Amino acid sequence: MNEVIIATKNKGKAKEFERIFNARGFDVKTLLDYPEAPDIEETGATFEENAILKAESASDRLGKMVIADDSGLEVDALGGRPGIYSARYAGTEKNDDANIDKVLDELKDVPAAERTARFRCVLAVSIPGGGTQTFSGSCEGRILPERRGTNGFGYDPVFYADEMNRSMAELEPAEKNKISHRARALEKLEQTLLTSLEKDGHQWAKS
Ligand SMILES: O=P(O)(O)OP(=O)(O)OP(=O)(O)OC[C@H]1O[C@@H](n2cnc3c(O)ncnc32)[C@H](O)[C@@H]1O
Ligand SMILES: [Mg+2]
Repeated sequence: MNEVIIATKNKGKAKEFERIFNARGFDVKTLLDYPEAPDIEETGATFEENAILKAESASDRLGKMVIADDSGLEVDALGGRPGIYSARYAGTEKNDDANIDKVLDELKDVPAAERTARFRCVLAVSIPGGGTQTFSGSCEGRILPERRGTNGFGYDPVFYADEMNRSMAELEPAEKNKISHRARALEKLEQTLLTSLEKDGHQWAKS
C-alpha cells in the first residue's frame, strides 16, 4: 500500500487524515511513526509559514514527500485569536479542555450574534527536489456558550458549524470530513497533486 506521511503529532488530526487517505488506498504515517524527524518549533507568523516549516523539516530529514497541517480557530470578537496559537492558547502543554475554557471565559459577555468564528487550515506539501506548495481551507461557525458533543478534538465541542446546524463534536467523522477546513484544504491539494502523484507511480483514485 502506498503511504502518505503527515508531519503531525496531533492524534485528532491524524485520525481525520487516515479516514480520508485510507478510502483512497493510502496508508497514513505520522511523526509518531518517525521518531527521528526533528521536533520543530512553530516560529512562523502565519498558518502558512508554520505549515511550510513543519513540512520542509520533515521532508528534508526523511527524504520523502511530506504533508503538514497548521490550523486553528479565529474568533472575530477576539480579534482573530487564538489563531496560530490555538494549540497552546492556555499554555504550552497543549490542553484542549483548558484552551476551550479560556475562550469561553473571554467570550462570557459576548452575545450570540457576535460570536462568529472560523476554523482555518493550511496544508503544505513538500516534495524532495520538487519544492513546497500550500493549500488552504476554512469553515465558518460560532462559538457556543458551552460544550456540545464528544466527537472530534480541540475546539470542536464549542464550535457550532453553520452548515450542519450542530457543533463539530456532534458530527460523525464522515460529516466533519465533508465540511471541515482540513477537508477543504485537502480537496484543493488533491486536485493539484493528482498529476505529480501519478507521475510518481501513486494511484490516487477519486472516490
Ligand atoms: O503541530 P501538530 O503536531 O500538527 O499538532 P498541533 O495540535 O500543535 O497543531 P497546530 O499547531 O496546527 O495547532 C492546531 C490547533 O488548532 C485547533 N484545531 C485545529 N483543527 C481543529 C479541528 O478540526 N477541530 C478542533 N480544533 C482544531 C486545535 O486546538 C489544534 O491543537
Ligand atoms: Mg503545532
